[in-house]
Amino acid sequence: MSQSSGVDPAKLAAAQAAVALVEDGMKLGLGTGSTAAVMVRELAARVAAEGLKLRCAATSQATADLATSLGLRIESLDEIGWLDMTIDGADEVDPDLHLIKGGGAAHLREKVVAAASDRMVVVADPGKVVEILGAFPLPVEVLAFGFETTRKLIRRALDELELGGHDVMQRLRGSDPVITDEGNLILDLHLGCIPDAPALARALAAIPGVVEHGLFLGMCDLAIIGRKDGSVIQLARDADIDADLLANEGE
Ligand SMILES: O=C(CO)[C@H](O)[C@H](O)COP(=O)(O)O
Repeated sequence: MSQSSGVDPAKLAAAQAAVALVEDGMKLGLGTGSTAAVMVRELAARVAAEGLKLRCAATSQATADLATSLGLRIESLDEIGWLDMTIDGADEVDPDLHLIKGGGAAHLREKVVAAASDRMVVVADPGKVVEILGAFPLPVEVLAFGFETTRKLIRRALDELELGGHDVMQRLRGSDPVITDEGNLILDLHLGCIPDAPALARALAAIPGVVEHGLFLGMCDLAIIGRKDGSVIQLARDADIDADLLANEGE
């Protein structure tokens, strides 16, 4: 049975539109986060109702646990090999469908899974649509080994890109460090605005202690933006973004 009461209607609308793209026999990547969780529930409801035969890989342990609890069988990415489509959430989506991801500390596995997919579909609400990336702190997964050295190297890279002076904060849950599914730590880069995302992505990727950053550039093929009234807007790469969406429709 489909979810309804208590579920954010914008997330539900986006999730339902994304799940409508799923076809019998598909190999799917399942994203992480609250919107992706709504999608997983919708997917499980469709599988139960229609008996779809799917093969699914999860982008986090949390998603694997949720999917399994709903009766979906999760396999490893390597068992499946290549995916037809990954459906995931995002923290920010810009007009070129470049993304910031990693608010749930899962962007490493999310990027590996999206990169192994023919198509990446993002499900989000209008609050995620931005003109320029960076208001959401950029998550960077780093090794615990040499953590402070890596933080210094990140600060140096930011200085070189004229993004210096911003907070580079370790993500904590309470007073404990957040540890990712891969056993690493997270630094959140509070940049406010990222004028040149490809340059920042290159600079971060060149730092040895950086495992993966949350900039997803040129990976998303379709963003499905749900609205509170249950309607959706589908944004394909290179399509214009509605000015109303950028104003977040007062949401
Ligand atoms: O990147 C992610 C997890 O690492 C999530 O997809 C992102 O944080 C969006 O989550 P939500 O749908 O809860 O806002």
